[in-house]
Amino acid sequence: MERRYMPVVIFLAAITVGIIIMVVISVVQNKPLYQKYKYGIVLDAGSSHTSVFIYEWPAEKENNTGMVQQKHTCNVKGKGISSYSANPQGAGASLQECMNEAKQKIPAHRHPETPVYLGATVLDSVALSLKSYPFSYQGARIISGQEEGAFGWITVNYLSENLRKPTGTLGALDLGGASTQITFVPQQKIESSDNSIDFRLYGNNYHLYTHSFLCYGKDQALKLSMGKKLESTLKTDPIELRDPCFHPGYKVPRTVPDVFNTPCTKELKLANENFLHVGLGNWSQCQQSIRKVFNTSICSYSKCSFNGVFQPSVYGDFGAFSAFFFVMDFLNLTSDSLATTKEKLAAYCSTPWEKIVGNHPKIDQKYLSEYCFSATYILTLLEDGYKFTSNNWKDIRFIKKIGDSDAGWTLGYMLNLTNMIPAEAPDMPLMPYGGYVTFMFFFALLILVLLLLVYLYFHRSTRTAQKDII
Ligand SMILES: Nc1ncnc2c1ncn2[C@@H]1O[C@H](COP(=O)(O)OP(=O)(O)O)[C@@H](O)[C@H]1O
Ligand SMILES: [Ca+2]
Repeated sequence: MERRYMPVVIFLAAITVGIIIMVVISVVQNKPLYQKYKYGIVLDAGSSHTSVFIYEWPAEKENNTGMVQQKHTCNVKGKGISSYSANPQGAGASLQECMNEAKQKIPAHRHPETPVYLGATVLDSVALSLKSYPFSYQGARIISGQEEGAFGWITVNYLSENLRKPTGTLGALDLGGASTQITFVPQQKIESSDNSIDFRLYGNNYHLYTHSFLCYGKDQALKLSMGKKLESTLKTDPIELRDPCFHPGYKVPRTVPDVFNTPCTKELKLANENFLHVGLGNWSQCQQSIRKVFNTSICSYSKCSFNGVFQPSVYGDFGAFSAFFFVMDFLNLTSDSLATTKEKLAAYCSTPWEKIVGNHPKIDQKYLSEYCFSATYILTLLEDGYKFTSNNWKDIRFIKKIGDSDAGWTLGYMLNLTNMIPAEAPDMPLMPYGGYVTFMFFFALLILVLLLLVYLYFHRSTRTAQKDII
């Protein structure tokens, strides 16, 4: 090749090298920092259990939706710290095993900056105990039923990454032992201010309906229902409480205080305190008896759920979690139509108790004996209480987790307290890192091809010129 073209070639080579260096630097420069993680701990002191949830998230992405995930959960042995009111010291000690697990799961250098939140019922001794761990204890709060409902809604929508969109959110249905919550974005106007809560998240406004029914968790509802039966039968039949919500052949001695030892039922004084709880296994009579704990005759609004509480028509898809899931999943009723659910439940409830025990030898008989009641209660709460119908029954998804994280109020609670859900949408990078690398690679390749074409053009025109001369 002509010496006179050498400068061009050197120039092209220099540009090529320059471009490659530029691409490599910009790719390396924008590589996300290695995944530094941050952690948070939330204790859910429920009415029947206490759970410790450990959450983790990539440090530099904490403001993006969907990034916080549940890393570990630990159920405190026994009935949970709410049951230690008589022995507060025991409550703190009962957390030891789970809190030590948390120390193992979270890298030691992160301990001092890891917040610990305690939600729901609280005992001072628990606060003392939590302060003794190397984490950053952020205090305990009794969260209101409204907050419990709203944080459950935030959790399921954060995990489903719905909070980036102004519409298409999931309603939240939480069933505990003591209380139950319903939270969703309604189509109609919210007529009572107590039931309205507003959020501005990622630049979207959400106007939520929420209500928490204390005493309508499944354990308290059982006491309400048995209390009503006792009032009407024990005066005439002081020995036996014949209960259609329990299996035929089920026969357990109980005492009247067993049923009335709760603020949810008014005291009932009977001469005879002992009675036999006898199962009949009649599903339709069971449903009739459960309907009696819902008062649907009073309503001073355009529409109500029950007990005079305003509720707009349910709308959209719902995630039903906690005991909604435990019960319906155990009975394999999570994906049936309403009609089929009722048929299956009628058959299950009429199954003799010894057959039920034989089929589930490992299940705690306290839980096992109550599934017929609990499932019938769930059906009555959703259909007669919240007014779900056979048409929108399929819109209810019974869920335990979304991804690796449990559906429940604790994640929403932590996200709120750590301000990890910004009111305005954080700036998103033009493209994800992977797309950026691909773009830079093809950009460099294009430049190289262009340079090659220029070189070949010069080379060819040189050859043509030489031929003309010859
Ligand atoms: N594996 C299970 N099977 C059946 N019921 C369960 C299971 N685990 C928990 N539950 C029940 O689910 C409910 C959980 O409620 P919890 O969150 O402790 O109460 P609350 O939310 O009212 O404080 C309780 O009624 C408990 O008995
Ligand atoms: Ca709960």
